[in-house]
Amino acid sequence: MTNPVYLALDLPRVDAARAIAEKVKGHIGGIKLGLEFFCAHGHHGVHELAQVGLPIFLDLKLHDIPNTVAGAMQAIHVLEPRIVTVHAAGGRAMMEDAKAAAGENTKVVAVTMLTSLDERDLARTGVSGSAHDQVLRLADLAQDAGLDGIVCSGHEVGEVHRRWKHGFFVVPGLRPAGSAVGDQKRVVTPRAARDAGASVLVIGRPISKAEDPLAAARAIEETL
Ligand SMILES: O=C(O)c1cc(=O)[nH]c(=O)n1[C@@H]1O[C@H](COP(=O)(O)O)[C@@H](O)[C@H]1O
Repeated sequence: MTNPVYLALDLPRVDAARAIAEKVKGHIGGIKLGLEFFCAHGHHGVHELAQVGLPIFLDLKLHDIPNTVAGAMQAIHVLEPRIVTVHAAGGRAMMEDAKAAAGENTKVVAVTMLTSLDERDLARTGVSGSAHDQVLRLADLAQDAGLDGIVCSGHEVGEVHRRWKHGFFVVPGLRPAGSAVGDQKRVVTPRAARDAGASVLVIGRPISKAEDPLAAARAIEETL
């Protein structure tokens, strides 16, 4: 079985990000590069990290009008990302156009409700109801739009998996037992998320900020 862990490298420097990736590469399945890294280093940074030899997940969380998002998807085509994120809140037409513009081997997944939010935060954005209902609603929209899957927390992935049998489910907000939660609010352990049906486990700081990233990656791998 391929390792489901994608290491989130939310770091400002290419050399530091590459050094950590090289160190742990035998114990992860891919590398996730997000907004911080891409805004700082763009295509050049992605090419550098691709040298590590693992699949690249480009987490850009695109959210704009359909024409603009489709253009952005075309612009990153040459990077051949394995996974790309868009926001489900961008709507059905935006997601359809994003998928149509993506490369054949790129999975396009929709972020539903960020794992850094809880129901009080959701209510403040004007959405009433539970996190669970919000995630299921946006998952249905993403499925209707023809996307490959969604991003959600480990609290919802089990239910989404039951409704969308062949979906591709990315789960961040993961914390090994006892590790610092930080800005995440809806967290579970990597093992719980995998057991509930996650296809990809996104893990950042528990590895990247660990005193010994290799030992941290190994310890997580052993729990899976
Ligand atoms: O799309 C994501 O990957 C994502 C969605 C979400 O709801 N929550 C979330 O934390 N993420 C990303 O997952 C990573 C989590 O990092 P850590 O909290 O350091 O493990 C970050 O790179 C976030 O940008």
